[in-house]
Amino acid sequence: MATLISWLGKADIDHMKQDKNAALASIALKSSTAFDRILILGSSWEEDWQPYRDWLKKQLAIAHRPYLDVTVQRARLNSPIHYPSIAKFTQRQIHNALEQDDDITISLTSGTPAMITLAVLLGKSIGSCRFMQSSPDGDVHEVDIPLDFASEYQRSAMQALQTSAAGQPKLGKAFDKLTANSQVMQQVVERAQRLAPTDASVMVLGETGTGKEVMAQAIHAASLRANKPFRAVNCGALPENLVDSILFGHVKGAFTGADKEHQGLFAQAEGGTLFLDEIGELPLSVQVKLLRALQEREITKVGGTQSEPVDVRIIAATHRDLFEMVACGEFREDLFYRLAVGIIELPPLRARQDDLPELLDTLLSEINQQLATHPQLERKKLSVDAINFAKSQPWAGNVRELWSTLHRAALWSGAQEISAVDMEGALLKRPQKSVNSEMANTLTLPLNLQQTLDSLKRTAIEKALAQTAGNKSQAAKLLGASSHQTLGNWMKSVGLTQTTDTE
Ligand SMILES: Nc1ncnc2c1ncn2[C@@H]1O[C@H](COP(=O)(O)OP(=O)(O)OP(=O)(O)O)[C@@H](O)[C@H]1O
Repeated sequence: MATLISWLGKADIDHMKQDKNAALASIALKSSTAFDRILILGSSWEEDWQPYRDWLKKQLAIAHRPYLDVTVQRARLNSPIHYPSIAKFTQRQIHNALEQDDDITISLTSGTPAMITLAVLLGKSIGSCRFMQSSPDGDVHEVDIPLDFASEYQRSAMQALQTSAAGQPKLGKAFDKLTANSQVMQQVVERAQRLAPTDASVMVLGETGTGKEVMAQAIHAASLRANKPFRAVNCGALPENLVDSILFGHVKGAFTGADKEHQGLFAQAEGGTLFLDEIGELPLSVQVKLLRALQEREITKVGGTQSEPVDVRIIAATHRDLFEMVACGEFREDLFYRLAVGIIELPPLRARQDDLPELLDTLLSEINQQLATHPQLERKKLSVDAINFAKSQPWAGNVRELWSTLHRAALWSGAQEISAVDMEGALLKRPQKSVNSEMANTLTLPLNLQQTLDSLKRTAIEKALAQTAGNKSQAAKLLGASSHQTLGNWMKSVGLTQTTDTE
C-alpha cells in the first residue's frame, strides 16, 4: 500500500480555486506511484479543507487514479512555525502511516519551511520514506536526499535510551515485585519485559488476584514512560453515568453539578500509562469513545466541542473471557484488537506451585511489617508443613486469597511458627455447592439416570482437572474425593483416560 503525506498550503487552495493542478495535486496525480491513501495535513484555512478534498478526489477520478482514501488530518499547532508542535504532530502521522503501509511518500512542496524541514528530518530518521516535489510548471520528481542519518539517528536514539534508562528503574528492578520462579511465570515476565519498552497497548488476562495490576505497574516502570504518571482505574467500579467524565474529563456546566472543569484520567496520565482494570465492564457507549481515543489519539471532554491530543499508553486487564464477550456482542471487536496488541496471560496460582515458597516468604515479610506496628504481636515464621499445605490448596482467589489466609493465620496462631493447622484454620470455607433446583429444572423426564449421573460426573472431573492444570490431588480436593487414587477410580468408571501423571 502506498501513502502520500502532504501539508496543505495556501498555494494548493488558491490553485484549487482556479481549478489548476499544482504542488500536492500534481504529485497526487502525476507521480509514477498511484497512491492508495492521501493524507493531507491541515493547520489553517479549515473552511477549505473539505472543498479541497472533494476537488482532489474529483481530479483523481478524472485522471483514472484509483485510491482508497483521501483524508484531512487536523494539526493543532501553536503556530505554523512552531517546531515542537509540528514535530510532535508530524512524527505521530508518519508513525501511524507506517503502521498501515510500508511505502510512504512525503511531499516537500506544500507547507511552511518549518513543516518541510521537520518532514525531511522525521521521514529520513523514522522510516525509509520517499520525498517528492513539484516544480512551478507542474513537473513532479522524486527528491534524493543523500544523507543517511537513519543509522546516525538510531545510534543517538540508542544512546538517549541508555542515558534515560540509567536514570530509570532497571528492567529487572521493575519486575522485582512479581514473584516468578516457576517456568510458566518466567516466560510471562520475559514476554512482558519485551513488550514494556515498545509502547504497544497491552491486555493483561488472568483470574482475580493473579497480579494483573502488579504486572501493569511493572510494565510501566520498565517503559520509557516510567518517569511519567501511572493512573489506574477499575472500570467495574465506575458509576455508569460518570464513566465518560472520569475517563475523558468534562467542561464546566457539562451537566448538573459540573460547576468547574475536570481533567479526566487520560489528561492526568498524559505522557504516561493508564491502567484500565476490568475493561470488560466498560459500557459499549464508552468503548466507542475509548476506541476513538486510541485511534485518533485525541479526546473530547464531556460537553466540550474541541478535541485535545493525548499521549497515553493503555494497559487493560480483565478476568472475564473477552473472546466470548466479543462473540456475544458485549465487547467491541475493533476495540479488543486495538487493545490486545500485546497479550499477557497470568496463570492461576495453582498452575505455578514453584512460586509458592517465595511468594509466601514475600507476603509474610509484608505481614510481619504490619504486625510490627502492634507491640503485642510477634514476627511470624512459616513451617515447612504450612508451605506444603499451601501447595495442596487450589487458591481460587489466587495471590489475594493466599495473602489474606496467611494474614489471618499470622494473627490467630499462638506460636511464633505458623503451622499447617493454623493455615487450614485460617482458610475461608467456601459453601459447598449442591445440585440446585436450577439444574433440576433443566432435567426432562423420562431420562436414563445412570447415564445422566455419569455424564455429570465426567463433566465435573474434566472441569476440576482443567482448573488445576491436571493436578489430580488438587482436583480430588475440589471434588471432595479423599485422594487422587479415588479420583483415578472415578475417572476409570466414566471412561476418562488418565493422561496426566501430576499428583
Ligand atoms: N506474582 C506476584 N508476586 C508478588 N505479589 C503478587 C503477585 N501477584 C499478585 N501479588 C499480590 O497479590 C495481590 C493482588 O494482586 P493484583 O491486585 O495485582 O491482582 P489482580 O489480578 O489485579 O486482581 P483483580 O482481578 O481482583 O483486580 C496484591 O497484593 C499483589 O501485590
